[in-house]
Amino acid sequence: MPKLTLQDLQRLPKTDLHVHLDGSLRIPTILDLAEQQKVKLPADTVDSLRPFVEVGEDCKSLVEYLRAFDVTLSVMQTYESLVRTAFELAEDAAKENVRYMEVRYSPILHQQKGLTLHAIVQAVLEGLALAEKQYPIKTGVILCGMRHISPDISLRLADLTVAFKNKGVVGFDLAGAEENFPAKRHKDAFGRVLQNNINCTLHAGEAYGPESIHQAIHLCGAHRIGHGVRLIEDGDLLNYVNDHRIPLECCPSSNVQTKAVKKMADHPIRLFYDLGLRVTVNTDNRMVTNTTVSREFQVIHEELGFGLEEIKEVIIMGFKSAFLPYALKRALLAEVVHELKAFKPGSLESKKEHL
Ligand SMILES: O=c1[nH]cnc2c1ncn2[C@@H]1O[C@H](CO)[C@@H](O)[C@H]1O
Ligand SMILES: [Zn+2]
Repeated sequence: MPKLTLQDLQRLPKTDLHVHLDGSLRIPTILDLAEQQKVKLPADTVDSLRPFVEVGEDCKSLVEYLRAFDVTLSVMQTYESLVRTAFELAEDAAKENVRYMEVRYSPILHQQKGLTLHAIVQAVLEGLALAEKQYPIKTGVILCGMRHISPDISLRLADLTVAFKNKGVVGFDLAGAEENFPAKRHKDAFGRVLQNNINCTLHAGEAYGPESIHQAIHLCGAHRIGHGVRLIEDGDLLNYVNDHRIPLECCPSSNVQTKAVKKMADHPIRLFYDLGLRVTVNTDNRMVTNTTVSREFQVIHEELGFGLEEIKEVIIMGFKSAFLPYALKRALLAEVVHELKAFKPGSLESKKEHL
């Protein structure tokens, strides 16, 4: 199998369908925002702050992984900070040729200084729109209910999703600690979203077994599944997910860090792909996991043996899985398929030499 470089993977057009705004900041921006807002951080230089906001391989669980968000959320309570972090995330993604990105976050976590839920959504949409003007990237927003927060709040967030339908918000999610916090508690929120003809995805099968994926699909109506690694434990449900073409938002490095899988070689994305499931590759949290979409493709290339043609197919499945209206999706897909056909690995430098 010819070896692809990180530069090759950066040049490919890509999606990121599963990326949390509050886990995907630039570390210098956290320091800057903290200084402006007089917020006290656990450390005050990039290097000393890093261990608090990047988890690394020795992280033991999802719950430990989620601690990094206390730091990021402390500086994401103002309108301006939300505009800026959304803009920077889209800018960073665009620079590695992510063409379509769905950014998720939970507005309820950004109200510590009294912002309204509407303003919290507006700010992120404003930041993303600014980036769309400057870069060839298209974006959408997914609002997250949180498993450990009350179902009433999820319902309010579902209403917020409805209010911003066709205005930039494209879906609803359920995030946070999975074990002991079943999705079925939040089924009214999903009912509200579904009855308004809005897409939903749920984090499931990451820190709990396939029962959690079963609930997400059959009780909450999930159109996609976040992670879903533990689908491997239930062949019957796996066949259902495959037959219904329910996309899995795989985030390989994050899954090793939260111990959803023990090591990369064990990641089921290889088996899922071989069985024909619709798999997509995503970052989850660019900063907390210290990754990019290109880097995630490099990992599955080097450690799970995905070759160029397979990577192209996974990229296409990413575009196919987008929460976009069908006509727009078809147009974007046609453009990308054309580019993928013409794509040749090899750095731009070596190409120039051959001219
Ligand atoms: O991999 C994950 N699994 C579950 N929840 C997560 C993950 N990454 C981030 N969050 C949670 O989602 C919230 C909204 O963005 C974050 O604040 C974090 O608590
Ligand atoms: Zn996630």
